[in-house]
Amino acid sequence: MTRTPSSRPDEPAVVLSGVGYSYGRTPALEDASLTVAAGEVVAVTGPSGCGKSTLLMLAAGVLRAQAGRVQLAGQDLGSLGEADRARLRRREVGLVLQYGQLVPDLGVVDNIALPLLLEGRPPGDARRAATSWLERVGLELTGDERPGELSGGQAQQVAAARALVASPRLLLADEPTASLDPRAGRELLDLMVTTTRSSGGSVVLVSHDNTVAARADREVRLRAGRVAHEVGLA
Ligand SMILES: Nc1ncnc2c1ncn2[C@@H]1O[C@H](COP(=O)(O)OP(=O)(O)OP(=O)(O)O)[C@@H](O)[C@H]1O
Repeated sequence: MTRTPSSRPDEPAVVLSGVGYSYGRTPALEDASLTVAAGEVVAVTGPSGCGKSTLLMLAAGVLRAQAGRVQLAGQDLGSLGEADRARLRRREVGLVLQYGQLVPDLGVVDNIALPLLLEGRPPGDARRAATSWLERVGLELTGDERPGELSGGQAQQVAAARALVASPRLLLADEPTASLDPRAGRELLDLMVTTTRSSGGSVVLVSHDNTVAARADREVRLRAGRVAHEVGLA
C-alpha cells in the first residue's frame, strides 16, 4: 500500500463545506456539507435528481464548487488549477462511475493498469497488478477484450478494478452495483469496502439501493440539493 506524503492518516479524506453547484440555471446542490473521516464508509442516498452524483463529482474535483469549499486530502480544491486538481485526484481518488467510463480503444487489462501507468509504474508491473485485479473482481476474461464487448455489469467490475488498483485514499462510487445481479453486486461492494478500508482509505457510495446503504457506517440523505438527514448505521 502506498501513501503520499500529503495525506496524514488521521486527516479527513474529504470535507465539503457549504458547497453549491448549478448546471446553468438548474440548481443541483445548495449549501451542502459533508466530512468523510479517514477509514469511514458513507452512503449518500436520496431521490433521483437530488444532487448525489454532483456531490460525488465535486468531492472528486471533477466539478468545481461554485460556492463553499472542498478539501481533498487536506488540499483546498478551489485554490488548485485544473492540472493540479487532476494530479491530486489521480493520486488520492478511485472513481467508479455509473457506466464504467472506460477508455474504448484500450483492452480491459490496459484500462485497469492506467492509474499505475500514469503514476510512472513500469508497464510490466502495472499489467501484472491489473491482471490480478481482473480476477479479484470476479471476471473471467482474457484481458484483451475492449470495453465495447463487455456487458454493463462487467464494465462496472472493470471500473471497480481500475479504481482499486492504486489503493486510493478515497474511493468514490456512483451506483457501482446497478448493473450487477444481487450476488455479484454484494461481492463487488464487499471487495470495494474491505480493500479500501484495510489500507486506511475511505469510501463514499452513492446509491438508491438499501443493501448498499446498509454496508456503510453512516447514511447521508440528500433532498433537493441539501443534506436532509444523517443516519448512523454502525
Ligand atoms: N450535465 C447536466 N446538465 C444539466 N443539468 C444537470 C446535469 N447533470 C445533472 N443535472 C441536474 O442537476 C440536478 C442534480 O443531478 P444529479 O445527477 O446530481 O442527481 P442524482 O441525485 O445523482 O440523480 P440520479 O439518482 O437520477 O442519478 C438534477 O436536477 C439534474 O437534472
